[in-house]
Amino acid sequence: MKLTELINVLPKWQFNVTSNENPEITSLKMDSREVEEGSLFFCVKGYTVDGHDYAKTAVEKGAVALVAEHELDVDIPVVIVKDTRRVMALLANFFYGQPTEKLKLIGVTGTNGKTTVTHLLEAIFQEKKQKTGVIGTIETRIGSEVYPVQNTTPESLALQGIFSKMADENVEVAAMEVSSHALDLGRVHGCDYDVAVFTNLTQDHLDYHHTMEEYRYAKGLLFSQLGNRFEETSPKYAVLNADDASSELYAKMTTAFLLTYGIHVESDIMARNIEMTSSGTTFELVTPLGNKTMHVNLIGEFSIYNILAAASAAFALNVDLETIVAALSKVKGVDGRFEVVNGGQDYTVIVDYAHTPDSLENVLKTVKQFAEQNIYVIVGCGGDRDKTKRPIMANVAVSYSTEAIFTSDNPRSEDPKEILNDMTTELTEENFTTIEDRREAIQYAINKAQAKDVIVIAGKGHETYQIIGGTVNDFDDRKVALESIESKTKQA
Ligand SMILES: CC(=O)N[C@H]1[C@@H](OP(=O)(O)OP(=O)(O)OC[C@H]2O[C@@H](n3ccc(=O)[nH]c3=O)[C@H](O)[C@@H]2O)O[C@H](CO)[C@@H](O)[C@@H]1O[C@H](C)C(=O)N[C@@H](C)C(=O)N[C@H](CCC(=O)O)C(=O)O
Ligand SMILES: Nc1ncnc2c1ncn2[C@@H]1O[C@H](COP(=O)(O)OP(=O)(O)OP(=O)(O)O)[C@@H](O)[C@H]1O
Ligand SMILES: N[C@H](CCC[C@H](N)C(=O)O)C(=O)O
Ligand SMILES: [Mg+2]
Repeated sequence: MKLTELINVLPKWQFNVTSNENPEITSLKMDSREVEEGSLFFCVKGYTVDGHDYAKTAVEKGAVALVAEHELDVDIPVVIVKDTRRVMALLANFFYGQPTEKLKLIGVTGTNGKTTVTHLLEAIFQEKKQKTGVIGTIETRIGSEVYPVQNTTPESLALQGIFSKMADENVEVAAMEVSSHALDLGRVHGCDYDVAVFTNLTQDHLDYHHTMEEYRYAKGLLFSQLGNRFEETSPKYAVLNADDASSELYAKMTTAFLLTYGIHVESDIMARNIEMTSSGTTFELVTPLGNKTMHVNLIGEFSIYNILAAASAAFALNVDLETIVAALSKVKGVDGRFEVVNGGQDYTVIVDYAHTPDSLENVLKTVKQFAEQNIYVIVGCGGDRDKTKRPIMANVAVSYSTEAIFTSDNPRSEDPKEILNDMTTELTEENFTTIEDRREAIQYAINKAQAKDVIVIAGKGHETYQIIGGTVNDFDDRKVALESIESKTKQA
């Protein structure tokens, strides 16, 4: 594609080009290390470095044009714009042939439950024998092919590349997690969503968004970008959790049709007569088109919200109730979410991805509901992330457990001792132990556990690494737990 063909997608007054040359653009890049002959390189001002400083390197590596926020001393055309990230997302969408218009796209946002809901949606559409795509925290999936991810919601260039691959491979429905960072940084500009789902909003990421108001607003951008409900061929739907107060704002921020779900507040789609055991939940799924009693293998009220969110999004896309119920009834669970580690022991070990105060509380509440003996929770807080959630998470941990074992999550660039200090200094309860080394913390709890006790290892779920300083070490809570269980059994 020629440079002019690409940039003429933008209104004329939104850019200036420093030369009349019109090179052929064969790829779009935002990282100089990935630039190749024929690339258009986007100079992005980051949080760590300024991409404009890599313009010369990009040229040396074969870039034929640049998009930048100011003039640069180079011999190739520079397209000068106000906001490189925003322009990058719009141009990526055009360069890749507007791929999201070729498939049904469901965006899921909210503090907790995004990964779970996208995986439930995948199960529903696979039950319908449709080819699916999933983009999120654990990985990207196109049909049965799996691709690694760096961010929950990739940067626009990567994202539109994935959608283009999905469209080429005839994916009919894609479900993606849309993080508040992605919305704020314009990673999803240009995506044509058919359905936007809101799970819930509780405290997280205040390091980035500073206040809950800003965080709430960022999530709302998904609903305002959803498009118009009067588009007759493909109406748009905002699926909102009626039990979460933030839904009121999102209802105002969209012109799409609203579909609400909930357990407590009267809503379009509801779960009634919920009966939970330690292994599953039975309830009546109430919809405007009829009701159906269903059983799922998931437990905890939070899981029922995730089921309702997925069922509602599928319902909006005209999936019949039988298919929704059949698919959701078969789901065993999602990798690293309330995952039971079974080494034949007589106590229960659960690995869960709870890394926010609300998710930790939900999981521990659910465990407490069924626990017959002691509850041990092993938890830490990520470094270079919201510091204000640390004491709150620690407080939740001691409140719902017999003993909390505070340890390291991914300390990243922070001193693990300081993180533990932030978690524990204000604690008034004394039922906790601090063991910085995560493996030792897990071993400690497993060695202590007696018959019928429950151990919850929270925060890292599916993660197979631990980031300490700049080093990424192999670490998988499930493997470490299993090793400790087996070694305890051998010693007995
Ligand atoms: C705060 C944030 O979102 N940071 C993202 C951002 O990093 P950054 O601003 O530090 O980038 P930078 O290193 O300063 O680089 C600036 C520019 O220079 C370029 N560069 C850099 C070096 C070089 O040699 N050459 C070069 O061209 C970079 O490619 C980039 O274009 O741009 C990077 C490249 O796309 C992202 O990977 C990175 O995500 C980091 C890893 C991150 O941790 N993000 C988190 C906060 C995040 O986005 N989380 C949400 C999910 C959270 C949730 O829901 O719980 C997510 O969607 O993942
Ligand atoms: N609907 C929910 N409400 C509250 N907590 C939940 C909900 N669903 C899941 N959780 C808890 O949050 C954890 C993370 O769930 P999940 O991975 O689905 O969320 P996420 O929104 O994708 O998280 P992330 O922001 O890290 O991508 C789970 O392990 C569980 O502890
Ligand atoms: N998407 C979240 C994941 C946090 C997972 C936790 N294990 C941590 O490292 O803090 C984040 O990047 O904030
Ligand atoms: Mg996720």
